[in-house]
Amino acid sequence: MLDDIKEVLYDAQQIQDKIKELGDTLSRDFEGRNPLVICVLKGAFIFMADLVKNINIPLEIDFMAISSYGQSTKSSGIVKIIKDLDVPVEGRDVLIVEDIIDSGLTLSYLIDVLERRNSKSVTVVTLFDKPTRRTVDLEANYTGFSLPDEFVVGYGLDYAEKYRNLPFIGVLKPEVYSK
Ligand SMILES: O=P(O)(O)OC[C@H]1O[C@H](OP(=O)(O)OP(=O)(O)O)[C@H](O)[C@@H]1O
Ligand code: HPA
Ligand SMILES: [Mg+2]
Repeated sequence: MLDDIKEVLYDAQQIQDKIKELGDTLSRDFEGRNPLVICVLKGAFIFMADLVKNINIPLEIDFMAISSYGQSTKSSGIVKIIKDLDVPVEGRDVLIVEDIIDSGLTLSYLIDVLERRNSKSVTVVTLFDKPTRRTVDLEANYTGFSLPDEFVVGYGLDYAEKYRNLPFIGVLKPEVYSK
């Protein structure tokens, strides 16, 4: 598995340090609001677990599974809800937890869904961002790291469902997905 990685961009310790910073900021900004923290499955599962351990105010969690990439390194453009939330978002301060924003299609779809369900506010925290890849104009409220325009894997992110368990974020060798 490690042989398929061209370069490590951020190692496990650098990621944990950043998540501690994000957790401190979110703890301050959501004080007294009992946010509903939504993990966008599957990619955000590791970030979600590490992030909520670093937020020290009352909150609730829920999960939504959304997919647009399938077995490809390019978004299909068709965003599908595979699993919906268990609780209503009406009147809630919602915090969406994403692993990465690339084209922005997944997030713009999700924000639209949550706003139509009359959430009180929708805030986005993403660990990784590829700002140069946007096809829809949108920014996260909180971002961990900006990445170059390369397909990355690890720390929850996959290529064809593999590599999610790598503890770092790295660039996949192009020959892995072009063969
Ligand atoms: O900004 P975008 O171009 O929409 O890309 C970002 C989304 O793509 C990935 O999910 P994917 O559809 O691969 O599902 P997964 O989380 O199950 O891997 C990633 O986890 C984000 O949710
Ligand atoms: O670079 C990426 N890697 C894995 N999944 C992704 N989904 C959007 N961009 C990426
Ligand atoms: Mg994926």
